[in-house]
Amino acid sequence: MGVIETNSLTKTYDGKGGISDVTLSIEEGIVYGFLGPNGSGKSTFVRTLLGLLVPTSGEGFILGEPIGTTKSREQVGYLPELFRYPNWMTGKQLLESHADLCKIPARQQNKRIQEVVDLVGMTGREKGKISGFSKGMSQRIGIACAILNDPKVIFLDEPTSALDPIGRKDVRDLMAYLRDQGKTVFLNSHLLHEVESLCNYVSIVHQGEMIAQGPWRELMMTEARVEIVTAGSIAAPFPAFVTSYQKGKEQEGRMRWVLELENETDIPKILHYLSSKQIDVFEVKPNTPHLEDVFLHWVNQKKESAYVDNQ
Ligand SMILES: Nc1ncnc2c1ncn2[C@@H]1O[C@H](COP(=O)(O)OP(=O)(O)OP(=O)(O)O)[C@@H](O)[C@H]1O
Repeated sequence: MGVIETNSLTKTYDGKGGISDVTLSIEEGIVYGFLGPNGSGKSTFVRTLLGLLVPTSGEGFILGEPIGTTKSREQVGYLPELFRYPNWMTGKQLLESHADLCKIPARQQNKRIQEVVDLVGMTGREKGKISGFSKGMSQRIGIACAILNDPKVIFLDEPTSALDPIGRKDVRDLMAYLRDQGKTVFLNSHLLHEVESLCNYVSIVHQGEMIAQGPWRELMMTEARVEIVTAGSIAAPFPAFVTSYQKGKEQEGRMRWVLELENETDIPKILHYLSSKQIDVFEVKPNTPHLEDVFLHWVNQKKESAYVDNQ
């Protein structure tokens, strides 16, 4: 059984919104990406898994325990998307109150708090009042609270939304660290590149429906696009597997091309082809598809398969 398992899990609000019919199984020790635009149902799904919302139908398990039970919650950590902490507290006081809630024995609290404060890059600053924290510092202290009880499963809802690029990288490194410690991280995000660098497995959700799930690389292979800079123009046409190409401006004897391929695995074939024509290549840059393109692709796939099923 996976660390997180759901079977047709559904949570709607009086029949509207929310998320419907999600079946998934997540193995231990990975960062699992739950990817979807705003309003697609990501927070609803996480809150249902945590037992903060009662499912409309279906079932779910965390570490083999039915969702909503104390046992299922004992080993999880959670960073909500919109969190507010009391402004009058210091970061350390906030962590102490969480430590009490997690029943961490008093004599172990200082050591554990120091560990998580160091891990989230807040060393020394935890003594300041929350009212003086920037959004990024609040986000970090929120993550510290989520991992304080050393949970096996950690739910992070848009954890980098308030962070600058350096802060985002720190949080990505932290997620990778937790994964390497054998933890399972469930990451809600609407940012393709955030999920891309960390998650081998993802679900894509759209308008309250799971439209695709599987290995990241397979789901992103909606269409491969590659930018190539060659020496001069190319006399012969590209081979047939290049479905379309655009020629850029020639600059200092070099030409930039944008090629569309059916599959990423065609990139080496293009390089073989250019080398066989003795054309020098200066740059090869695979283009990551835009999130909107990926969603559109899978929404259309889903519609097509529904049409085939109905025939
Ligand atoms: N308490 C609620 N009552 C009624 N509808 C709700 C409630 N919470 C969420 N919804 C609706 O359910 C849908 C999914 O919302 P949800 O917040 O789960 O999506 P999300 O993907 O997490 O979006 P975001 O990233 O913007 O938070 C939306 O249409 C939203 O309006």
